[in-house]
Amino acid sequence: MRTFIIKANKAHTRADFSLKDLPGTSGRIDLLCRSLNSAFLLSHGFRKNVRVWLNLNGPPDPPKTIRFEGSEIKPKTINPDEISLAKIIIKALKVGEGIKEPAKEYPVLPGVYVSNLRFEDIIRRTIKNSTLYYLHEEGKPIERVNFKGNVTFVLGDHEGLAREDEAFLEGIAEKVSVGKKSYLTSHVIAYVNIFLDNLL
Ligand SMILES: C[S@@+](CC[C@H](N)C(=O)[O-])C[C@H]1O[C@@H](n2cnc3c(N)ncnc32)[C@H](O)[C@@H]1O
Repeated sequence: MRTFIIKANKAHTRADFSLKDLPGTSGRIDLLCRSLNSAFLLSHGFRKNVRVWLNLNGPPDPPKTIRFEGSEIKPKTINPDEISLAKIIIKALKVGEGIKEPAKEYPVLPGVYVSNLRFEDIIRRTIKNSTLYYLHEEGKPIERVNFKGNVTFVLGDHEGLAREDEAFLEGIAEKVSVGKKSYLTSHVIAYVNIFLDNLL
């Protein structure tokens, strides 16, 4: 199982943005849509062994967390285009309005769940049965990592992770790099997927 956790610092937590201008009005939900595309889609195929956690921390009601479970998602739910993916996020945010129990996940669509889980909650749940890696420019080169079993990768958005998130990951996640340059979150996910495919 491959898991990607994306911490989005500014992504809106209510569906109050315009589909006509996602980058300018949503706190960069466009970046999350492209990340879903890279995490799940193959040419004429879908990666069922992938899970994605989107952790949204923008206004007005943070946090909201959306989990995408590849093994449960119905065919044609995840389409390549950003607008169609943004519509799923909007649906999740609508289901997520007024959640009272922070630890409970609410179904949105088959394989898609919304909750008020915090970044730290997602990490704590994940490390019970997966090795955790933090993708960062200054990490260990990915070619030198010995991947085994379930693997999880934490990524930041356009701003990267905050200092306190990095402090939280210290000691529980190994820093891994795909290169010295700073790449787009979605490109890093695509690279990691292809890299892991080639290890098999
Ligand atoms: C656009 S980058 C963030 C850049 C941001 N200015 C920063 O200082 O962190 C988005 C995310 O992609 C991942 N990333 C970008 N370049 C990477 C690299 N060369 N190796 C590993 N991860 C990378 C990191 O998780 C990063 O938080």
